[in-house]
Amino acid sequence: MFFSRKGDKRVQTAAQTLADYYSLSVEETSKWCDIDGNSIAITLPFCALTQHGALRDVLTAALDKAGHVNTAIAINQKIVGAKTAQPPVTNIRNVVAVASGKGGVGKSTTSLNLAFALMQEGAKVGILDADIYGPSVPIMLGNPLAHPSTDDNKHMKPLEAWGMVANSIGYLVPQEDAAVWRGPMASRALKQLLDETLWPVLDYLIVDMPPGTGDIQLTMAQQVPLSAAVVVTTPQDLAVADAQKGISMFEKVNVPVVGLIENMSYYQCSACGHTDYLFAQDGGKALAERYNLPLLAALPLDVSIREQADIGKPLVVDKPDSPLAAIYRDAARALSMQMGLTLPARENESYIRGETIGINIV
Ligand SMILES: Nc1ncnc2c1ncn2[C@@H]1O[C@H](COP(=O)(O)OP(=O)(O)OP(=O)(O)O)[C@@H](O)[C@H]1O
Repeated sequence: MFFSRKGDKRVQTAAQTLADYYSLSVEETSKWCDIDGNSIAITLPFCALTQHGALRDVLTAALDKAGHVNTAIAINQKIVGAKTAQPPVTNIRNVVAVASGKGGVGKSTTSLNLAFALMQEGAKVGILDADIYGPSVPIMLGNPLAHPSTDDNKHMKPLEAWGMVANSIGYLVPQEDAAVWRGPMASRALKQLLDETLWPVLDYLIVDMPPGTGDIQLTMAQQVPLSAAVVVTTPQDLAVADAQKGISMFEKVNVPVVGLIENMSYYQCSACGHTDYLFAQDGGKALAERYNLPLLAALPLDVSIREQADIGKPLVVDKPDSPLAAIYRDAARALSMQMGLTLPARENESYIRGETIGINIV
């Protein structure tokens, strides 16, 4: 049992240390701290599992310095669902759209690596591929011939790959069929995939949206209880202009854009180390500054990102210790933090039904 003791000197030291660590106010971080006997209990409102060790060291040093030696520290994280205009989807705390104005900027690759990075940071994550024009998630997950199974002919069990649950239009219909769907059919398909899949309890369901900012994308964004959106762009003027349209589209339907990701930002020659800016420089960064949005990541054009997608095992899964995977995890933590700190939370969790409706992933 925890006793709230905000006046406790150990809590004050912990809150101040967290505030310094994350560049936040003490008012914010003291909400995360509690005390139980001789133990400080910290509950982060975002996922940052890979930082818990470093955070514990910093807290221990600060508490020791303040004379509170041997204070035990428990670090937990609790992701809440953000309020949405539409009712939530059963078992899903946050549906997050990953969108791009322009096609081919690496939206699907980024969606998947970001989803796995969130998972590595301790969140429960699923992926929904809503890209009717080119559903690439099945190939990138290495199970292009799979189909979701059903026990009652009404609900689908999501596929599982590398510990992630997924569903995709690509698992259900041949690509040539879906590609000619008009707006109402496409958005109905997305709604069905969302509502008729037996999702386990998820902190985040990442939705890989179709590229573009037309009626189809607008209707999709309107019909789904999106907590937030992330926009992917390359630095190129053309892509940035389309990304800007994407931001405006989400603004129109009151979905908060919580960050931009600049993909293919630069290319570093593996032989000589020289850096080239094939798609111009800093276009995404400038757009983020213009809209006062966090730039969650600037990812290089790198052959291993493409190769890993092609062999069906995303880079973050296959090479978790690589510097590139670390960039995706930085983006995942920044996204989760931005959502946890800036979006108003839903009042209750009655939509979380747990294992009664399907499988539970750890
Ligand atoms: N950072 C990167 N470095 C190297 N290759 C990349 C990178 N990001 C994506 N790619 C490659 O670029 C191609 C397009 O990527 P992807 O399919 O993710 O783009 P998309 O924006 O989702 O496309 P679409 O508009 O067709 O949905 C793929 O071959 C992918 O492997």
